Amino acid sequence: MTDIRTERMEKRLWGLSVPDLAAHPTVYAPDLLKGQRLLISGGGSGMGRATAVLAVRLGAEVMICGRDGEKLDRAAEEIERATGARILTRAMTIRDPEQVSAVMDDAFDELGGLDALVNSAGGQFPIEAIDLTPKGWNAVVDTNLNGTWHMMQAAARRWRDAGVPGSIVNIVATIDRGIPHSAHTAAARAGVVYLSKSVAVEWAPLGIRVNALAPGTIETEGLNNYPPAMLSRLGQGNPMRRMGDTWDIAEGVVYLTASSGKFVTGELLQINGGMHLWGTNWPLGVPESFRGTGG
Ligand SMILES: CCCCCCCCC/C=C/C(=O)SCCNC(=O)CCNC(=O)[C@H](O)C(C)(C)COP(=O)(O)OP(=O)(O)OC[C@H]1O[C@@H](n2cnc3c(N)ncnc32)[C@H](O)[C@@H]1OP(=O)(O)O
Ligand SMILES: NC(=O)C1=CN([C@@H]2O[C@H](COP(=O)(O)OP(=O)(O)OC[C@H]3O[C@@H](n4cnc5c(N)ncnc54)[C@H](OP(=O)(O)O)[C@@H]3O)[C@@H](O)[C@H]2O)C=CC1
Repeated sequence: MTDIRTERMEKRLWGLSVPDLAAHPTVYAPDLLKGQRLLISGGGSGMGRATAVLAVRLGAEVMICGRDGEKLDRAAEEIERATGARILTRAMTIRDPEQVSAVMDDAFDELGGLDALVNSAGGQFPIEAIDLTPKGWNAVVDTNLNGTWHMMQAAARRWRDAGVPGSIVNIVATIDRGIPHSAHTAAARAGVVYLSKSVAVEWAPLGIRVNALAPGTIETEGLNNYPPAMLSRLGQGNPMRRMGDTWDIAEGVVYLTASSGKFVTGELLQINGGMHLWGTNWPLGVPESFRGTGG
């Protein structure tokens, strides 16, 4: 690890800043998303914010939502300063269907319609499954499964009622071999993946595409929710033995929402350095029984 990387880690500064994102090279043509309107949950930080920056750079109009209004406004200001584009913000929780309905009405009204919904809001805490309380379990399932579903259905109903097509991308996690020390989120994300596949079929006649994207370990501010002791292991949990960045995810989201994805629905795009094949983060540390086994 380089000294700069170590220093940033010690300061708990993770991932690409908005100016980094605004200057990052992209494989996409500048006007790819011209005229497209996107709502991005969890857009105040991490992968959601990176997607917002890429989308505005490609000509889209964007609204971001999340619980912390100040964080959203800060992201919007930084994005305007770095790209010149103004984006809309809404503070809300995806766990409350009424707040979801309100943000969706605002997005359709203020953006003049919606072309894509990106669900990047979510999270969990590391815990041994045996210690989970009903409240902790419910909080994670309510956020990641129920909250994502409220957003999906609210968008789809409006697209159906208006007789227009739409696209949904749900950011989940790498679940193929389970997520030890995060069983609650593995269960919720697996739910979102199969929910997405189910409605991809039901909603295809409505012109609505639904895909999921599984990030591996990605360098974002979200990592600050984890104990410092585990952070040095991050990046070792996949065969490429490094973390990904938020641009990897933002470009994946755009692939799925733009015309490049027009024949893709019900898919799970894995952007994880091969983590679905090998590797585990063990966020609470490698248990004694598994030490030295290479997992
Ligand atoms: C992809 C995975 C890779 C796992 C491997 C990880 C490698 C790093 C990869 C990074 C992955 C990321 O997702 S990075 C992004 C991470 N970002 C986040 O997680 C931020 C969002 N998360 C959250 O807001 C919270 O974790 C979440 C529980 C979902 C919502 O919290 P709230 O406070 O709103 O929830 P409430 O309904 O009030 O319930 C709180 C209850 O949850 C439980 N609880 C909350 N925090 C707890 C904790 N640290 N330890 C025990 N229990 C806890 C307690 O029972 C709390 O009750 P009381 O005891 O009564 O209070
Ligand atoms: N970084 C990683 O390595 C991985 C991340 N993931 C998942 O990818 C997604 C994006 O994560 P990442 O960008 O890294 O982390 P961040 O913590 O930066 O992003 C998560 C966003 O979700 C928002 N959010 C959380 N709960 C709610 C809620 N109830 N209602 C509305 N917004 C909410 C947060 O904003 P606010 O606090 O303002 O509400 C935050 O902006 C998350 O679901 C995360 O769990 C999955 C695998 C690995």
